[in-house]
This record gives sequence, structure tokens and C-alpha cells, in this order.
Amino acid sequence: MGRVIDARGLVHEYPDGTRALDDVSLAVEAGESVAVVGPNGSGKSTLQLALGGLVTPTAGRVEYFEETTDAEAVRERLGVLLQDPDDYLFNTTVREDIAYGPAQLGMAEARADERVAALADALGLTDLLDRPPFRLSGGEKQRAAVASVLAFDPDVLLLDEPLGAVDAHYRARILELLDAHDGATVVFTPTLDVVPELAERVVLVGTDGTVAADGGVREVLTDRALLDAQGLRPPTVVRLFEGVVERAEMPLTVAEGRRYLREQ
Ligand SMILES: Nc1ncnc2c1ncn2[C@@H]1O[C@H](COP(=O)(O)OP(=O)(O)OP(=O)(O)O)[C@@H](O)[C@H]1O
Repeated sequence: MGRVIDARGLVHEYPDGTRALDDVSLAVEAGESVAVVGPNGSGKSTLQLALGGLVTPTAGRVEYFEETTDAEAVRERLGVLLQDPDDYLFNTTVREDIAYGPAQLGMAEARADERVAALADALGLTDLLDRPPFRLSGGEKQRAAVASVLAFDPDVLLLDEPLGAVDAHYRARILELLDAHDGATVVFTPTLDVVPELAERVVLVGTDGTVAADGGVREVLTDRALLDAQGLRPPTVVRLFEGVVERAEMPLTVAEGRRYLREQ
């Protein structure tokens, strides 16, 4: 599939003059998993909206699948999850919400039912399928929104804070689902602790709306000066081992930290 997303020189200014993105370029290859991080208000959500074709940037352009710069032409291949789950859940029941994408794509009913059941099972929604979405808790809504995006099997997932409201159990489930989502390309906006669980690459959007860093997870998340300059803290595990372990050996996840300690 090659290059799935090729964003060049994105600038976005909201009508009130706020410049949310300033010359952001980002190329994402098929199968890559990229975490977009940055302080509050740096432009992460705006970047996801621009990548998803849901805002038209003031300048710059996004090319999809080396084919087109028209997001609408590839809409069914883009799975976009915005920050607020209420933007997705508008049907009468959770089941209809999850089945909505597959129905829009004309997926055969039996296959769509299967997908709804499998996702509901994986995300603990089976007993909630007949409920109206507005009667769900915050975490349940977020799980339902993630299910509704995964249901139609998009080639690229643009997920703005998909894990914010979910507890540790379902966070792990969602990460497993994303990891298993065959060949999908994922651009997601997680908290720093979660980044090494899924991403290989980190794009750090700075307070000024520019790309402050774009590199490997280890390179970016162990760069204290870089993170300090943006008011960010390294993941908890990195803070624990900072000054004790060289950057090149630094455990990035709890599992890696445990392994390191066992080997001492
Ligand atoms: N509709 C809007 N009108 C004007 N300014 C906006 C609008 N939406 C966002 N902004 C501004 O654009 C900048 C980037 O916002 P954005 O929501 O993209 O940041 P973010 O990195 O996702 O933040 P957070 O971590 O708080 O979710 C901020 O200064 C924000 O105040």
C-alpha cells in the first residue's frame, strides 16, 4: 500500500486567529503505528482533524494512499475517532452505532453482525448493545466509539485519545485489538505512558504548533531536555530508571522494567 498519509506543510488557523498548526509535515507508511504527543493546546486534535479531512487546513495538503488529496474519495478507508465519543454515538442503540459503518459500506448483514458481536465481546459491550448510547458511562461510551470505528475495518485509524476514559483492563483490550488489526496503519494520540505499548514512532507537536520531534519511541521519550522544553514528563518507567540506566538500554514499559530488574 506504500505511503498511506503524506501531509505536507500543514498550517491551520482557526477563524479567531489561533494558529493551531504551523508547517506540520508527516508521512506515514502502511502498517506504521505513530503516536502524536504534545502539551495541551499544541494542536494534536487539530492535526487529527486535518489528517482525517474533517478540517481543511489554511495551507498545505494531505495525500492519501499516494492517490488523492480528497479525503471524501477515500472516506471508507479512514477510521477517524474524534476526542468526544458523543460525536459517534447517534443511533438509537449501541448495536446500531457499531453496525452503522459496516452498513454504510454495504457489508453483508451476517458479516456485519459477526463483527459487532466480536467487537462487543472484546470490549465488554455485549450486555449494553440494546441500550441507547447516551445511557452509557464515559468509559463505556469510549469503548463503543472505538468499536464503531474498528467495525468497518478501515485501512488507517486516526484515533484522538482513544484510551482517555477507559480503565486499565479495557485499555489493554483496545491496545490488543489495535495491535491485531492486520496491517492497519494507526495514528493515535495517547498519554506518554501508553506510547511504548503500541507505537514505534513518536511525533511531538510543540506548544507553537510545529513538529518539535519525529523519531523512534526510545529516542523521543528518553530525551529529557526535549520533553522538559514542552512541559512534558517522560513515561513513569523512564522516570524510574533515569540516571540508573543508559538511554540505549532504558526500559520503556513496566514489562521491560521488570525484566531489567530480574536480570540484575
Ligand atoms: N474551534 C476552535 N477555535 C479557535 N481555537 C481553537 C479551536 N479549537 C482549538 N483551538 C485552539 O487551537 C490550539 C490547538 O488545539 P487542539 O485542540 O488541536 O490541541 P490539543 O493538542 O489537541 O490539546 P489537548 O491536549 O488539550 O487536547 C489551541 O490553542 C486551541 O485553543
